[in-house]
Amino acid sequence: MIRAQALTKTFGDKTAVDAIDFTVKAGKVTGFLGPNGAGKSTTMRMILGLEAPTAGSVTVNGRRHATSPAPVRAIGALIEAQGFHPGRSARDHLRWLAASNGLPSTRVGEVLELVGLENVAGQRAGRYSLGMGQRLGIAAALIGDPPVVVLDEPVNGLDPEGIRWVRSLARRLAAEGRTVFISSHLMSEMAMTADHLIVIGRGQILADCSTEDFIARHAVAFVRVRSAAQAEIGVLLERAGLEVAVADDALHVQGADAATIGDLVHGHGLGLHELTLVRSSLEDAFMTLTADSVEYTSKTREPVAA
Ligand SMILES: Nc1ncnc2c1ncn2[C@@H]1O[C@H](COP(=O)(O)OP(=O)(O)OP(=O)(O)O)[C@@H](O)[C@H]1O
Repeated sequence: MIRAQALTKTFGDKTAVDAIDFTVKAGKVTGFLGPNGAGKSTTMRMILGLEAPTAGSVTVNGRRHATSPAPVRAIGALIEAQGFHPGRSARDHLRWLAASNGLPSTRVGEVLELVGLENVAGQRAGRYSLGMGQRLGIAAALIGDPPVVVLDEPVNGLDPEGIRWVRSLARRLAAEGRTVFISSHLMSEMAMTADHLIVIGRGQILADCSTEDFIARHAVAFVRVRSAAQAEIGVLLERAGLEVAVADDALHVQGADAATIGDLVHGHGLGLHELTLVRSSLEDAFMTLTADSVEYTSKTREPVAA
């Protein structure tokens, strides 16, 4: 488990991470989401002991990672792509990593197979595509069979098959009881991968809840109404106290469900061409949440649900 308490990092007068508290639990995939510059990488670097907090603390299974006696066995990390020598083959890179961490060389074959690089393991890593480089980075992260896995933007540069692979790998690692913490700016991808979401904006936690709760709380729903008598229906629905907007040649109505709207329109003898409940995606929810954080920085802290 990863626990941050009042974790803070400033660079000069810039506060990159602003006294955040969160817990990343074992047995789940936790997505770490935020727009560019929100503080995700800085937080992950502090988890890994690559950056010292200005104040507060972050521990991994009860200890600061910098003090861990066997780092690769404690946490597997993918922090930046291409963290290997371009002239070295993937197999040699992993062999070196295993040897320097006192791990059996059998782990090399195991992780190569796990990431699907067995057939190209003898090639120089410098020739790898971005996606292959990401796979090698993930192989390196998993070589110590760590209980905690921290992946910073692991799907960057991956094709759809690669993205699906990372998703199923993350879920499998969590199902094995590991703590899996993944940063991403791809909301829809995280919705399919993560059980839990921590959303950060301007160094502050904006949401910390299950993916399900996040969608329920933040994704807006409205009813799309189309009719030959659109303008008339718009006036009618507004008079009934509903919120009506015109978009995509239709009315977007909030404040009542489709059945209520249908009955109301029918009651006035008007015909309908379409009556559809539309739910916004997680992507929209994220945009709404982080846009608010930009506009009202001091007021947007969400109640934190465990
Ligand atoms: N070494 C540094 N020196 C000065 N400022 C920094 C440093 N590292 C990060 N920052 C600043 O801290 C803030 C948070 O950066 P961070 O890289 O953690 O964000 P992020 O959420 O990972 O964004 P991205 O997705 O763009 O990487 C940014 O404003 C960034 O410019």
